[in-house]
Amino acid sequence: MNILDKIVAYKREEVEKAKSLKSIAELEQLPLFEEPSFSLKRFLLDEKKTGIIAEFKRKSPSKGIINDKVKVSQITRAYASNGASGLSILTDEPSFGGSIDDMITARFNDVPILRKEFIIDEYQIVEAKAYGADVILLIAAILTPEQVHDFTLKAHELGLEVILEIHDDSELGHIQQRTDIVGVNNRNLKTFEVDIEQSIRLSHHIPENKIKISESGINSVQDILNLKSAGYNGFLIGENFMKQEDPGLAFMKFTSDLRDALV
Ligand SMILES: O=P(O)(O)OC[C@@H](O)[C@@H](O)c1c[nH]c2ccccc12
Repeated sequence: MNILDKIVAYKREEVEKAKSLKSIAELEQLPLFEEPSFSLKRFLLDEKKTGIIAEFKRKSPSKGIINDKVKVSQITRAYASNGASGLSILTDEPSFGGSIDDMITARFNDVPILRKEFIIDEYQIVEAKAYGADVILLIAAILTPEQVHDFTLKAHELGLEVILEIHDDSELGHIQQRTDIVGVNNRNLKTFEVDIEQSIRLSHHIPENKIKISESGINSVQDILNLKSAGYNGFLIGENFMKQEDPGLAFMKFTSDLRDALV
């Protein structure tokens, strides 16, 4: 079993447990459920923002502990106030050290929040909305095109946007007319191999009318410039900031260098 299979297996158990503790009807009663959403599409296209979706990630299966000393509130505030187009918050606990509480904490920021999770059940989409997300991730590698279709409808019904994550050309068929944003993950979730060229190669095959983001392994301003030339509107970056003692400060320096490079 590869890591993705393992995650999906425990995710099924987690979801069943969550359902038994709180019904969908109860989730729909939570205060954040009624709040309007921020549009990630709009924030990605906003010239005043950086296009960076900055991630809060304590650990990962490929890297182990990245940073377990920092606070979500402090880091997300620094990300948001320095031009992040969005915040990506891991809510998976076993592999990434995240939680739904992290997402609720990040919600005080007025920028779009991506629930970074392995979604395999509609329940998790209702949960995303009820606990403050604006966007969900659907990972093609663990879903059928039919599931992507149904989950996208559900997300839209709740006012959430959808990033469809693909890794290679075998997954292009998962992209649908309703897909808001296509994300190319440069990391193969089964082997952990990272290659930014994956985004460059796939860019020509993604329908022109889609907003495109590149995910994982982005470490430099030059990487962003290359991805922009290939037509990318957004850049999902975690480790490059999180591995620093002060990820907020690292983000600030990075965006200031990016702005200099763009003038
Ligand atoms: O830390 P990085 O290499 O900058 O990557 C961030 C993000 O792309 C990565 O965490 C990610 C992309 N897709 C995922 C799906 C599940 C968990 C994590 C991910």
